[in-house]
Amino acid sequence: MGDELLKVESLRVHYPVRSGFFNHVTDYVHAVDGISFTIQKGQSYGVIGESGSGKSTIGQALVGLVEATSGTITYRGKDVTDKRVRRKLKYNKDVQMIFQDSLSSLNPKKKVIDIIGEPLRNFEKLSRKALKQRVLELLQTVGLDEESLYKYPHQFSGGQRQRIGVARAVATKPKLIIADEPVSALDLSVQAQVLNYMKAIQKKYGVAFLFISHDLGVVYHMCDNLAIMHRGRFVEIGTREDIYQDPLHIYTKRLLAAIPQTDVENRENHRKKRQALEAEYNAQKEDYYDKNGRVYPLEEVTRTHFVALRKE
Ligand SMILES: Nc1ncnc2c1ncn2[C@@H]1O[C@H](COP(=O)(O)OP(=O)(O)OP(=O)(O)O)[C@@H](O)[C@H]1O
Repeated sequence: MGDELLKVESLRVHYPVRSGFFNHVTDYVHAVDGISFTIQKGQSYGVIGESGSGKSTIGQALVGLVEATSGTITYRGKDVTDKRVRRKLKYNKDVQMIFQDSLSSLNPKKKVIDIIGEPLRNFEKLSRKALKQRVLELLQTVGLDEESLYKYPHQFSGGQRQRIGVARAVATKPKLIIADEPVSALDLSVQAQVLNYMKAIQKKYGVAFLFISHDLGVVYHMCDNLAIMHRGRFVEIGTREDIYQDPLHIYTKRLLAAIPQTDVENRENHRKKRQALEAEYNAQKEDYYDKNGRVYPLEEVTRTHFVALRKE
């Protein structure tokens, strides 16, 4: 098992689609359709894909917000798809989530001391004084001061609120934080700042991260390993170098080409490159999807790099 923290095998989440007068199940959305990956202790893993590819559903299945249709999620050697096992392992303490929308994920009626203090109260017995001290330390780790303790979420900027979300997620000293589009709602300059705090937290607490994002640019500095998700499946898996230096699947190349360019001189070249990629994608669809429109199974290219392409 080595330093393995969480292992996902052949995970499927199919949502029923109901219709008609009797509201019968008439079909299923294959939101997650047979994916496998492993997160090592203290590692950062990225799942990247466009809207609707199924990435949020993975995060929700990992914390039990949606039920897996099939497959296993193994944490410390135990299958945590079973609620009772999760409880026994204190999985809900060890695995925390950060959401995109901090305004709705932080209780607007509570002060920061109570928002961050809540998970501490649930999992640890601390005196009021010790609790305040712990919340203060956590706030300082994300660059916020003592004055923040007694303010409400709406009294902060979006970036500050997201930092409060990070402090709350790390309060229980989790082993894994699932960050679902944690900076998508923020301005570019603020994104970098929040990501830097996350990196600092990872270093300080040795916590592993699962980053879920639609933007390969955002996760570049954050992830050791990445999975590119499309139509409920992984189309490419690799290390940061594999994915950014040697992308093999056209969908990965398209995501890379979608990273906003700050270099004005290069913009025209970049536009042409994107056009060429779109033409290639449209002309060679059968290289990427089988006759039912499903992504092919992953094949090994190197020990770390896997891609889903039609076999010759
Ligand atoms: N509760 C649900 N019932 C039915 N279908 C759902 C449900 N939740 C998600 N879906 C569908 O499952 C697919 C994957 O959704 P998911 O939210 O996981 O994708 P995503 O990649 O995270 O996209 P986004 O970034 O837009 O949230 C989509 O087609 C979505 O419409």
